[in-house]
Amino acid sequence: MFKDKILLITGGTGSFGNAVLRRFLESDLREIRILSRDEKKQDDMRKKYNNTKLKFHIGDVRDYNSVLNAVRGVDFIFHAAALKQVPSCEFYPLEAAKTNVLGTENTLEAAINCGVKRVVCLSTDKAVYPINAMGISKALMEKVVVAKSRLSDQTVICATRYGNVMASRGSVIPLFTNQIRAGQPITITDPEMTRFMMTLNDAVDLVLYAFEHGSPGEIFVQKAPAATIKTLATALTSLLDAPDHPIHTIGTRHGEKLFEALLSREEMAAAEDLGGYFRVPPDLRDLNYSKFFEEGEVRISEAQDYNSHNTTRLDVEGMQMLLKKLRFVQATMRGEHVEPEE
Ligand SMILES: O=c1ccn([C@@H]2O[C@H](COP(=O)(O)OP(=O)(O)O[C@H]3O[C@H](CO)[C@H](O)[C@H](O)[C@H]3O)[C@@H](O)[C@H]2O)c(=O)[nH]1
Repeated sequence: MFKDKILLITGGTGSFGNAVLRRFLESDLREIRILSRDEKKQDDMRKKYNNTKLKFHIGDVRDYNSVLNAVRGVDFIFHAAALKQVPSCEFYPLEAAKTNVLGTENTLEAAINCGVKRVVCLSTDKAVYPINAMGISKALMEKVVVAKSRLSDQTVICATRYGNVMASRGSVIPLFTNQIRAGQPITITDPEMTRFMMTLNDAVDLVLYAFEHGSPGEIFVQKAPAATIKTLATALTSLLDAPDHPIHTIGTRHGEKLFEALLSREEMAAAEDLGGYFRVPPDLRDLNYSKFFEEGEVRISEAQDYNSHNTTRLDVEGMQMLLKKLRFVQATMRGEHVEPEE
């Protein structure tokens, strides 16, 4: 499937892009292109991988021509470029819209115009029943994906949604680990808050699954276990030999949910269960008003959303087993200092 093909990763200087490179630099892909505006990170990656298959493009998905230049000749795109920090999007919602919504429109428009074969767009659980600007912009991005997927027979456009990536940069696992190391109390927002738990490898597997099996406009979601933040803190303190480490409850942060949903009720009613994944088909109705305003659907009334409160719940032992799979946690347990998953 990849032989002699060119893959473009937009925003590929982040943890997802690096994880894809680790897996595919030695594959039979002809070229992997990275499009980002971060000159410094690109330079670091150039030195780190030292591989001629890797080509760097400076550009921004907000600027159509810079995307177009990177997309010419490309076979496949993983569209990972995004503003994804909840607080910064809260303060700059229009910046989130420019990158996450208009940037996706530009990427897909360029992909269609250049005859790219397949595009997978990366979204997040925060796009389901969104309450913060990051989630709202990603929800609109998904609408752009579905609308755009109808416009070309040549280019298959689909999406994935995933939850928190464990031990990613700036996330709670490295934070708690640093607090334990520094002898500071662990700051828990709400002990009963739950989050889906996925590894970076799971996220890459999900994108590759969508890449291989996706039809236009479909959204793929991985069935994932969840845990409360209290369970996470307890599992981590005991793995790091600090079972009595003090824990402070600090309260919920702005724009934060008690639990996340990976599929809405309506999506769950339409989703196909593939074992490890759910596949959500696009809504293929046209603007047929009777269906929107006069006819309802009983199956939707009977469905339940898929969320981090009603999915499989990890206990402390289960959480520890998952944590021990992470390179970051393994190194921390050996007393080594490593950067978060990248
Ligand atoms: O000091 C803290 C910080 C976080 N948490 C809790 O830990 C969980 C995970 O928090 P993270 O900050 O790791 O993850 P978020 O769910 O808030 O969102 C993260 O993942 C998102 C992607 O979906 C965005 O990238 C976002 O900016 C990033 O922080 C949440 O329940 C949060 O309340 C604490 O208990 N104490």
